[in-house]
Amino acid sequence: MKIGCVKEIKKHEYRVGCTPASVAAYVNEGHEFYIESGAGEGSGFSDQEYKDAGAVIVADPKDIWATVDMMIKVKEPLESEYPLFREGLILYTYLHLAADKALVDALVKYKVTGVAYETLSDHHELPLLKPMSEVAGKLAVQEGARCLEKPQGGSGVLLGGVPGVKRGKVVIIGGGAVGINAAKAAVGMGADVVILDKSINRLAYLDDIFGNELQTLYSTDFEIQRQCDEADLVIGAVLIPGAAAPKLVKREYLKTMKKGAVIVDVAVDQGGCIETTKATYHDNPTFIIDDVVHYCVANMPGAVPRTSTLALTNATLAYGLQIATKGIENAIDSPVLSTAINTYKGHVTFQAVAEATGKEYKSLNELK
Ligand SMILES: NC(=O)C1=CN([C@@H]2O[C@H](COP(=O)(O)OP(=O)(O)OC[C@H]3O[C@@H](n4cnc5c(N)ncnc54)[C@H](O)[C@@H]3O)[C@@H](O)[C@H]2O)C=CC1
Ligand SMILES: CC(=O)C(=O)O
Ligand SMILES: [Mg+2]
Repeated sequence: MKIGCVKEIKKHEYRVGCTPASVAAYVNEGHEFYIESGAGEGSGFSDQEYKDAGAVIVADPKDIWATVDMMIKVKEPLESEYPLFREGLILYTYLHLAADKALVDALVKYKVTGVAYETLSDHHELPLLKPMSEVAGKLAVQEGARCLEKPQGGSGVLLGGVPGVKRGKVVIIGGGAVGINAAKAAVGMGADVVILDKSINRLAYLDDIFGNELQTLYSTDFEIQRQCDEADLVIGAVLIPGAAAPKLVKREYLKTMKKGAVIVDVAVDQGGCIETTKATYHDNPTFIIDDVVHYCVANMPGAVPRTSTLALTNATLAYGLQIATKGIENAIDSPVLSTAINTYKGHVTFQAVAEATGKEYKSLNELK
């Protein structure tokens, strides 16, 4: 198979879809690999390293889009890339389609096979979302702590406190991969930490892991509002795979929150779980509503690209090799790989995406 990787063009996105080690793995299995010159620079990989691994270095990304059977990326394509789509192209990347109707339309129009990292499900886990959720969970506390600083518009609370002065309170909504990593970072800083989830099994697991260092609470509207009232930092970390995030923090809750409190809505890529969320970028990551600082960057791991690219590609390589080796017709028969296919032959093939975007759903079986 011909496989390609282009430089990410989203603002301040420095990750890359493949490392030299992943290129070498594809080439060793007999595939051809094309990579855009400079694609790995932001993550610390030079063209020479890719060349040594067996890639062909290509100056113009358009030539790669026009040539390859499978394109491997990190973030969703942007509008300027839509005209480069072709019928039958396999696009292996984060897509987050529930929040991006224009991209759904383009993938359907050009009959691109959209293989979304974030919905690939293996043994009840989301192995291609997890590594970036681990990064984003830790970053959520790091960025949230910074937003609490007075010059950033925050209340001026230090999360860990000091002897004789109360610690800050961190409220994490959703105790999955983002939530547990946010909890590790917040507990590590010495904050007072509460985590809410709908899954009682998950709450039990978190309680076993953290013991008395973490307060677990069952997630209800009532409890979320009460916890937000007391919070210095709220972290939105819920997910219903493929679907638009439920709006759990209502606009009116902000009125009774502390002045200068901070909300980091990590779930922004699925539309956000805070009613007042709108996506921001690393160069201007925050805005303030009702004296509450909002941080809503949809590509948080892009800020730490060296760590993130390595963690992401560690996870994507094995499934990417399976797609390349089986071919897409066989991949759709795989119970695991099929969970990632959001669009195929001009149709939306993931139910929650169809529901969120008002599109007709067709099962992969109907399209064989
Ligand atoms: N902004 C960014 O840069 C990044 C965003 N993300 C996003 O973060 C979100 C969370 O991802 P993960 O932690 O990997 O998902 P996950 O599936 O591991 O965890 C989600 C948790 O939310 C819980 N949940 C669902 N409904 C809930 C409710 N009403 N109240 C409380 N908890 C509820 C689930 O039980 C689950 O434990 C996703 O939208 C993901 O795409 C992930 C990485 C980077
Ligand atoms: C998961 C995601 O959206 C990201 O890593 O940017
Ligand atoms: Mg207020």
